[in-house]
This record gives sequence, structure tokens and C-alpha cells, in this order.
Amino acid sequence: MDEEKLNTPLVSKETSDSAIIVPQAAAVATGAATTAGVGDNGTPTAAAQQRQAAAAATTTAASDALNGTATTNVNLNANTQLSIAAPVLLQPQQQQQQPQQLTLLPYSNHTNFVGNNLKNGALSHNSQNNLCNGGIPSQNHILAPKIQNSCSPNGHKKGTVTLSHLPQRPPVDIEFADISYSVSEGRRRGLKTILKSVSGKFRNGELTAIMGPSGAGKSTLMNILAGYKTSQLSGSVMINGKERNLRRFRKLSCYIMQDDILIANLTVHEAMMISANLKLGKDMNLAAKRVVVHEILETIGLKDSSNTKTCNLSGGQRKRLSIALELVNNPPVMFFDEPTSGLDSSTCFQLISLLKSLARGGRTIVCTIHQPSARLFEKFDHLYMLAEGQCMYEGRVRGLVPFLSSLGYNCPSYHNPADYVLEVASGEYGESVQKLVAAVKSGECKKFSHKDYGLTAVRGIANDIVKGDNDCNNSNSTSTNNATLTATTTLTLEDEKCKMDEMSSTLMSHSNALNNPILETQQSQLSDCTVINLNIPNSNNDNGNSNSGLPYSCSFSSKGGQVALTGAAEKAAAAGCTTSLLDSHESVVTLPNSSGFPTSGWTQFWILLKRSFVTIMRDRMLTHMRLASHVIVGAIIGMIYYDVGNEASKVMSNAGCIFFTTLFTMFTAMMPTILTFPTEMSVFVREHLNYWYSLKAFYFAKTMADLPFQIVFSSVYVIVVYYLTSQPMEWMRISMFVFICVLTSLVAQSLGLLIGAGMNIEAGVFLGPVTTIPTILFSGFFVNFDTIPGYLQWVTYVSYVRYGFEGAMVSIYGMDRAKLECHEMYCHFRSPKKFLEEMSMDNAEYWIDAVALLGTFVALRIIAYFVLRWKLHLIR
Ligand SMILES: Nc1ncnc2c1ncn2[C@@H]1O[C@H](COP(=O)(O)OP(=O)(O)OP(=O)(O)O)[C@@H](O)[C@H]1O
Repeated sequence: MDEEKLNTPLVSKETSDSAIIVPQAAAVATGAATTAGVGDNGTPTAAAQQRQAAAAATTTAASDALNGTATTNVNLNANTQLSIAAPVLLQPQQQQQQPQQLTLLPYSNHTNFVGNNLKNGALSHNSQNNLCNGGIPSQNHILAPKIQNSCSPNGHKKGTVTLSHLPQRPPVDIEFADISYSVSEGRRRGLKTILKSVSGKFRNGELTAIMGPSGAGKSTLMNILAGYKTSQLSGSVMINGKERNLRRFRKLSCYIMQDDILIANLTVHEAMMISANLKLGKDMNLAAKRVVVHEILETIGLKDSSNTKTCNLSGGQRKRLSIALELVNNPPVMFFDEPTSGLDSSTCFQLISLLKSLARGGRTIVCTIHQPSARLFEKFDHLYMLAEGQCMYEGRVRGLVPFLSSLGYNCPSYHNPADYVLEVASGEYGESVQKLVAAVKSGECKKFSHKDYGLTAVRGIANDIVKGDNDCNNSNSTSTNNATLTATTTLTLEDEKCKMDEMSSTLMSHSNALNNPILETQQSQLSDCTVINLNIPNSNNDNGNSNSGLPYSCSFSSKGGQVALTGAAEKAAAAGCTTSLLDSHESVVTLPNSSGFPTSGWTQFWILLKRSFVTIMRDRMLTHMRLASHVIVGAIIGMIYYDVGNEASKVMSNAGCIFFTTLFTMFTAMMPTILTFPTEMSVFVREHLNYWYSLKAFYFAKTMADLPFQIVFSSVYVIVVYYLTSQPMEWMRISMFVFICVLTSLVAQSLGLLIGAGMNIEAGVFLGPVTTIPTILFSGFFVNFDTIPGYLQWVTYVSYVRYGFEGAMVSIYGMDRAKLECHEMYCHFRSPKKFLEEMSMDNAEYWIDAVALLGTFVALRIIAYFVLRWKLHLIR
């Protein structure tokens, strides 16, 4: 998609419609509330008692705003804390300068992170919201609303979102206790402990960062939690309070790795459809899958890049595609290994905003991150800080500075707390790690862990970045103007809650009996982005939490327009306010009946076969070049050995030609596989570990997809050479010659597969030719079999080149071929049989050579399969 569009604010001061009014109203409400709720000394006062009044006031303000009647001068008498979660990303500094203006950050166009629009009494949704914040439960899928395309005044295209059919998944809390992990460093050195009894809890609905100095054990911890590392491990991992069922958990989670390796020759849309076909299975028809893909691409800002090949995507787009590919089946848990690495600050911010938005949909998002900027750091809800394999802080991000302060580590003003804590963790302030670890163990950071931490005033914080943050929430300012500013800033924070029963009833009041499940909304031309999330306590649960601890949420945007609501849609809309997208009865701890992959092995095989076929076909560099090289080299060899095939005086040259043909077909089959398979392996590992498909399906598909290409390439080369060198034009001999050469190439390809599966490209490029040299020496061309010493004779039987060369020789000179022509005075080898005797091949049987090659082919493929399995095992 056009990055420029992404970066362009979508709502400007001029577009003064409800997109601005709603937050402003809310902002004023918040400001009034917070101002009144804070005493002169900055101590929070009666906010808690007056929440109900605030809710009413907020609802009124918001409703007015949505009806277009609210203005920036809305005053609320309520002395309250108003909580409005606004994943729409406002820029605080900008707002302070221009309190009337809401500036939306990238993704707003395509990825408004929230979405139910309510204006003029109309309800609408937007795609991001459907994806992240609300859903309409149907039997199996969530129906999301449709938003029509239109153009904003600034000329930007708005997204089109149709039905969403994301599967419902359960929210997941991950709790781990006393996790210790060691690796063996050899007999002498013994075990190295990487993680030392770490414990913690990552909640759904939150964006969690795992931070720490390099080598602290971040990736190790995440691999353990994701279920990738299972051995040499002690401690327990609980999912929603129960012992983790690893297989079940892996199906509900995904791991997005740092090096987002994608299949290069597929377009974004094709890659997404393959993901949808593999991950959504037969329960959903193709049209519905397309809708899901379309919606995700739009939501994630890749709609304009749908037809772009993945190899041409920018770094940020690749990251987003990696996320989009996993979002297809709506995993409730997403692990990210350093998602911001290699991205510029703006793209980092977009990406983390996206992750936060996904978290707001009830997902548990866990990232390792190295050194985030202050702006990025405050986007995270929860921080898990590791140092030397131990936890030195766990709690809210905004609790970090107070926690450090309480232990005497005062973060200097204007210092990025993320930098500071890393400095502390790295020992720049003395022996701090053990002190902090001890504090964590004694439970001192527990108060900072509560998800509501930061909603009340935190005093005595030295750091201005965090102070500002808290100011926003706690409204230490006293003037009305300041209150307004403060409240506006509050919109940038997404943790607050409010009671919005009235809003809920406003939504419900739209419930006219309609049956069509499609919710359609036409957007106004005036605003297209500003959306506010309002967390609403569950009507069934007074504390406002779902069973899983996720605050029920409802989202509104201020997009104007007409809305056609249907009964089902309204019900759904209402449901969307009281349930999470991830809400489902699916168990996360017990194995379901169908415990395998989402699709059958045959379907996986078929999809992967088609994918491999398409990618090979489109690979210009490799496939087209390989074909051309086979034709060109065949022609060159044909010219060099022109017309030698039936000439008795040139039998040795002809044998050289046959030998070269064997070598050429071998190397051209082996080397490309050695070079490409490690990359394919990376894609396979990612997809397999994210539970897309089985190793068997991948391996068989890979094997089958390569076969026709290898057969065609080798045959083309052999036929060109055969014709130009005037070998006997008998169908029998031609087919035998081509067949044996093709078999040789397939064996070589299998060897390449084995080497590629077992080692990296560098080692493979060396080892491939090196292991082939001995097999060439024992092929019978350079040294006659009779000449080879008896104790080495056995080697000739394991040399597949021997079988290839011998079979080719037999098909040309064997089977009682008539005497050759002789255009010299004397030709020693006029009799082909005599020449075979000279080569020690007079007793050779073609079928034995063919069977030996076939057997080697099968054996190598099987060994390569087990090497792959072993590699997968090692990864864990
Ligand atoms: N197989 C292994 N053998 C020996 N040491 C290992 C092994 N795996 C990890 N380690 C060590 O464990 C420590 C933690 O590794 P890990 O990759 O989890 O660190 P990290 O915090 O993610 O670091 P970085 O931020 O640099 O990626 C490191 O010191 C690393 O060298």
C-alpha cells in the first residue's frame, strides 16, 4: 500500500465533524472529571463515587456528539473519571498545541483500530474494530459490518469492508511459574542455566513487552511460552489457570519471527488465500475466505499491495503481511520476536499500534523488544523485564519508573524509561539486578502489575515522560483548559474504563426487528477515522470483566453516514458491546475431537503442491535460467561431440560425452536444491510451527512439485545432446538413455534435498560437490572397475554415478548393438560389446542400474524426511 497514504493524517482541523466532536466531548468530560476528581495537592478524590454520574454525562456528551450537536464546549458537571479507550492514535504534542484538532496517525485510513461508528443515531462498524475490538458471534464466525468505500476530503480512499467471518476463539491468559531452562555446553562445562525460576502472567487484551539486555533470555522465555522449547525445562505454564495442553495451545497461538521470510513469488493476496485455505479448512467456503482475506488486508493496510509480489514489499509491509497471514484464523495468542527490528521509527510506531489494536481485541500479544523509544514504550501495557535470566520487573509499563524509584533508581527527567531500565539491567548503576530481582520475588512490584494500575494518580515519579503519561490519566492539572488538554491526551491512552450502560442502551435502541445479518454503513465524506473505544462493563458481570478478565468493549467511531441496521446485525452490534471477538466456548486446555491440523493431510498436500508448482513456475532466476542453461549447454556439448555416436574411432570421446551428460544432469539437479531448500525450510518451519500443515504434507508436496521440472529439464538436455551427437535413433535406446539420465538427476536432487535439509547454504554448497567427487571417481569412467583395488570395489556399488553412467553406456552400446561405422584406417572398437568389455561393463544389466538408482532415490528421500523431522525436533 502507499506508505504516503498511511502516513497522512486523515482528519484535519478543517474536517470538523463528529470525528472531532466525539473525542472532544469525551475529552472535556474527562477533563472536567479529572479536574474535579483531583484535589489541589493532586491527590485523587471522589472520582470513584461519581463514576456513574460520569457515565451518564459521557453518554450524553458522546451521543450529542454523535448526533452532531455536541461541540468542543461541552461541559460536564460530573466530577468523575471518564474512561475512553481510543486506539485511534492521537499525537499528544500536537494536541497540546491544537486542542481542537485530532490528528490520526498512520493506518487510520485502512486500519482504524476501532470501529463501531455511531453518528446521527446511526451505528456502524469498521474493519479494524471487527478484527480487533468487537465481533458478532454467529454459529462459527463473526460477522462484521460493511463499510462502503468513499473518498475523504483529502482525497484519500477509504477502505471497503464487507463481512468478516473470523472464527471465534477463546481469550487466553498465560501464567508461568518457576520456569528454569538450561542448555548443555558439553561434558566438561556442564549445564548453562539461561532462565532462573522466572514467573509471570501475560493477560489477554494486553500488549506485553519482554525486555532485557542482550543475552538476558528474552527469546528463550518466549520460545518456552510459545511451546517451541519443551526440553531441559522445569516449571509450569498455565493457560487460563489450567495446565497447558501444548498441542492445543499451539493451535491457538502463533509465533511471528524476526526474519519474516515469505515465499517470494506469490502475491500478497495469493499468500493470504493459501493461508486461509490451510488455516480455515472446509468449514468456510471460498467466497467467505476471500472476504476474510480482503478484510484483513484492508485492515492491516495492505489492500493496495494485494497484487504485489511478497519479494517486492517494504520491510514494514512484510512485517504486516506476516501478521496478516497469521490473523486469518484469529489466534488469541500472538508472539512476536523483535517485531520492530530493521524498521524506521514511524513504521515501528505503526506496527506497535497495530499490535496494540490487536491486543485490544482480546488477544494476548507478547513481543520481545530491544530498545524502544519512549513513544513506542508507552504503547505497551505490560512489561516483563529480564536480566541475567531473572525477572527484574513485571508490571504495567507506567509502573516501571515508580518501581525503580522505590528502590532508589530514579529515572532522570526526560530520560526514556526503556533506556534507563536497560542501563540499570546492564549494571551501569551498580549491583542493581539482584536488588531488583529480590524486590520482584518479595512481591514489591505486584502493585504495579494490576491492570488498573496507572488509572489513579501515581505520585513522586521522577521521570517526565511517565509523569506526563500519568498526568494525562490522573489530571493533576487544575485549570479547565488544562483539563481539556489533559483529557484529549487521555484519548491516546487505551486503558481507561467507564461505565457506559447508557451507551449500551443507545445501541440497543437501534434494534428494530430486522433479519438480514449484514450490517451496512455508508461513511460520511467528512470523517473517516476517528473512533473511540468505550469499554463497557458486562451486564452479567458487575465488575466489568469477562470470565477471562477481559473488559468487554464496545467501539464507536464518529464516522457519519446512513446506516442500515438489520435485526441480527443489531443484536450482533449489541452483542459486540458485551462480548469479545475472541469469545468462544472453545476449550484451550482440553483436546478437541479433531486434534489435527485445520485441514486434512490430502488438502494440505494439494494446496502446498499447487503453491510449490506456481512458485517454481514463476521463479525466473532459477526455473527459466535452468531451462535455458539445459538447452544451451546441451547444444554446446552437441556441437563439441557432433556426430561421434556411431563412429568406432571416437568411442572414447562418445563415452566422455555420455559421462559429461551424467555429470551435468547430476549437478544441475543437486545445486539448485542445496541453494533453495534452506530458505524453503525457513518458511516451512514458520508455517509448520504455527500449525498450518504437517511435515508430511509439505515434504510430499515439495517432492512432487519438483519432479516434473527436473524430468523436463534433464530430458530436454539429454535429447538435444542425443540428437546432435548422432546416438542410435532407436526408440528403445532413446527412452532408456533419457530414463537413466533422469533417474540420475533425481537421485542427485534427493541428495541436494538431504544436504539442504541438514545444513545451511554455505555448508551445503561446499559439501554437495565434495561428497560427489568420490562417487564420480568410482563411476567407472576414470578408472575401470577391474583396476580398482578389491578392498575398494564396494565403493563402486554405493556410487550412484556408477549406476547412471553404466546404465547410459549400456543403453547406447549394449543390447547387441550392430558394429559401428569406421572412417579411419583401423578402428579397435568397432564392436560395441568389445568396448563395453574394455570399460568392465560387459556384464552390466540396465535394469539393475535403474533399480539401484530408484532405490537410492527413495532411500535418500526417506532419509531427508527424517533429517527434517530431526531438525524440527532440534528447534524445540
Ligand atoms: N543452545 C544454546 N547453547 C548455549 N547457550 C545458549 C543456547 N541458547 C541460548 N543460549 C544462551 O542463552 C542466553 C539467552 O539467549 P536468548 O537468545 O534468549 O537471549 P536474548 O535475551 O533473546 O538476546 P538477544 O536480545 O541478543 O536476542 C544467551 O547468553 C545465549 O548465548
